[in-house]
Amino acid sequence: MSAITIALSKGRILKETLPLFAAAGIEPLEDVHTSRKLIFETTQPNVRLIVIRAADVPTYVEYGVADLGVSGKDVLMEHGGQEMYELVDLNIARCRLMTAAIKGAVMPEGRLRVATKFVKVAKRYFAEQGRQVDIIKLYGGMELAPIMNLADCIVDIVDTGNTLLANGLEPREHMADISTRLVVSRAAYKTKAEHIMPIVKQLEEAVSKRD
Ligand SMILES: Nc1ncnc2c1ncn2[C@@H]1O[C@H](COP(=O)(O)OP(=O)(O)OP(=O)(O)O)[C@@H](O)[C@H]1O
Ligand SMILES: O=P(O)(O)OC[C@H]1O[C@H](OP(=O)(O)OP(=O)(O)O)[C@H](O)[C@@H]1O
Repeated sequence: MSAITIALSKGRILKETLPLFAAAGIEPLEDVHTSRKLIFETTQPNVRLIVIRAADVPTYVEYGVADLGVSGKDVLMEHGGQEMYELVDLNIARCRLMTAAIKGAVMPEGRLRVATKFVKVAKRYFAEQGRQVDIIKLYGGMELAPIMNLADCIVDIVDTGNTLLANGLEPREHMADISTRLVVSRAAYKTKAEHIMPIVKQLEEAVSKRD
């Protein structure tokens, strides 16, 4: 029986997470990229990995089902988890959360139509500024919304800016710097500290060696 369960985000983050975990002495015993499995034993007999959708990681950690999790700051901000702590900035999948609009477009005086998958973050951001908005929930390809006049602007991840440029949009307001974080469930932090802290330390060392 594994003592520690770590939830990893599939996709973009996973590719950068695995080398970091390998440097910290934790390697899955099977190829995570080709396997259809969701649970992986590792080279540390007391550590197992679960590999799930990025947006689901905070849920597993919050409920204490996973002791540790690897999650984008954007996902954590949107989830708003109470039952977990951020321990380490893994400094991978770095990007920015921004508003963007069609190049040169003037925003309306009244209510702003904002398309995003970051509904809670966007609501909070515009409320803090006292701006009236209608949030339109999308699941991807946010850049299309202003082009099709579904929205006046979007809230989305920007890295190189190529996706915005390719669609005739421009970045406007910088909302947050994003990177991937190691989070721990409150329950595990209390009851499994002696198992967790060595892993946290190994990961911290792997991050500082790589940076
Ligand atoms: N262009 C980017 N450059 C750098 N980091 C990014 C970029 N896009 C997203 N990220 C970061 O990587 C995380 C995961 O992104 P990814 O595209 O793999 O998943 P997703 O599309 O949000 O999730 P899913 O595929 O499960 O719907 C994001 O939450 C964000 O923190
Ligand atoms: O500034 P850039 O370097 O162009 O990166 C930004 C793009 O990356 C992300 O999308 P992703 O590629 O993850 O696709 P998705 O829409 O399926 O999430 C994000 O939603 C932007 O569209």
